[in-house]
Amino acid sequence: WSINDFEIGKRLGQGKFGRVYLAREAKSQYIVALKVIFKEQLEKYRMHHQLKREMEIQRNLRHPHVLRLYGWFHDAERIFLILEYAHGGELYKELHRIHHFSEKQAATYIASLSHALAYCHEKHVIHRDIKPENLLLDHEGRLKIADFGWSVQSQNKRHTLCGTLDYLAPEMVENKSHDYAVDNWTLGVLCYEFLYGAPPFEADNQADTFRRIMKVDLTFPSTPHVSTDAKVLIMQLLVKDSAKRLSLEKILQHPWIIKNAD
Ligand SMILES: CC(C)CCNC(=O)Cn1cc(-c2ccc3c(-c4nc5ccccc5[nH]4)n[nH]c3c2)cn1
Repeated sequence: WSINDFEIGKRLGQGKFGRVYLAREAKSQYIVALKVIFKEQLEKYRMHHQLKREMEIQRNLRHPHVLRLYGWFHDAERIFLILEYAHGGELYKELHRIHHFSEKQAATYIASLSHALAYCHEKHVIHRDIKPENLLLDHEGRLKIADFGWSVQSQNKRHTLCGTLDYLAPEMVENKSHDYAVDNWTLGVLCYEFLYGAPPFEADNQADTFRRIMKVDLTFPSTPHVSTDAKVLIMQLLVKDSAKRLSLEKILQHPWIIKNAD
């Protein structure tokens, strides 16, 4: 491939290493997201080897809820990643538009994430940074994890996007060694945010968020649209001891998921 094989459309996002554009492969007319990474930026941040490793990992991930990396090419100063285009855009924008998801919608997204994470863990991949900014929707509203490990920030930047602690598990915030169970904690944070419209440990500043995470200072606003089963699942995921968090398999068998997920 070369850049001449593609017609470039609107910009979809941008970040430290480059930008993402809507693009169409000229012969097949196939629509993709084309990510442009500047080599000098990579050198500057010594990210060349990490990018290569990420690309090998990503290329081998094939799952309906993990955004595809179809391939890549480069020229003198840039590396181009040919990524799956998610027609529905950012899940996060949809969440903000309607303030919170229904229990059916939230349970469907949590089930999709659990399936995708179980697949990634089976492939020994944990660093799926699953905060809302990294979640996209396809043309049918199905969830796709796009691991922006490259701090590619979408144009509608979230006020807490850079460096938000909201999604980090206690062991990560304490910078301890962490394992697969961090993703289970994050699922609890996301489930809460899908249902209430804001993450559970949100605070005015990072220090307070840090304190609330470490204390697992969890409160549920009284609202009729969230069932007790949903709160039980969230409480079984937001557990400080990572060994005691509900496993991905158990999430998929949870009464709230069985009842509500499509
Ligand atoms: C190999 C390694 C570096 C990991 C490869 N993964 C990435 O580069 C992660 N990444 C995915 C993207 C990305 C960003 C946006 C989109 C979109 C998309 N569709 C949209 C529809 C409406 C509004 C915005 C949209 N963005 N589709 N696919 C995307 C893919 C940016 N970085």
